[in-house]
Amino acid sequence: MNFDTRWTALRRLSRIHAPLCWQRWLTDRASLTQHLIQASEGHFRVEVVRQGWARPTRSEASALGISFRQLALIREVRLMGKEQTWVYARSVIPASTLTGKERQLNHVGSRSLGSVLFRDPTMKRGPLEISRLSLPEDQSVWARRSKFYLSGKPLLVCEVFLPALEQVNYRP
Ligand SMILES: C=C(O[C@@H]1C=C(C(=O)O)C=C[C@H]1O)C(=O)O
Repeated sequence: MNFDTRWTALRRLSRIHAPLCWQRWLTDRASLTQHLIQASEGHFRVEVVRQGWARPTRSEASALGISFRQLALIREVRLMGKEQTWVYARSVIPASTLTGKERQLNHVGSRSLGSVLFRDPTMKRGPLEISRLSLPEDQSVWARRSKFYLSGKPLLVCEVFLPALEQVNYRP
């Protein structure tokens, strides 16, 4: 999945004409994990695709204010509802964020990153950006990203909403 795409600030959502069925998913600022747990009636799990040190994309590095030459902790997961992949998520955590109590972010494992972020009293969330990612066979999907700050230190979370989620009778 190509995450080096053009992102549009949410305030310009009208310019990207996201279909109504996706707008609530794209714009809700509460924990996506909590919504997926409800939508799946508890049949929710996180499948870690990869987690390790790698270079962020130029767009991610720019969003985080770090050099794209600097390694960051990259975590990619599938968020599974009723054994279907509903969301593909990619989080980029700079080494400078993984200090102090934030070192725990490297040990989330198959728990949801959101369960750590939304429990932290220092957590702040930055503005949402929206994009349309191209997939093979002319498919495309809607995605969003935003920065989270724990103890003032940033990480970038990108969430791609996959077609199977559209069939689910639940909206945030
Ligand atoms: C930020 C959240 O955490 C979710 C869980 C993720 C993970 O476990 O890697 C990544 C992105 C999110 O969709 C959330 O629940 O809102």
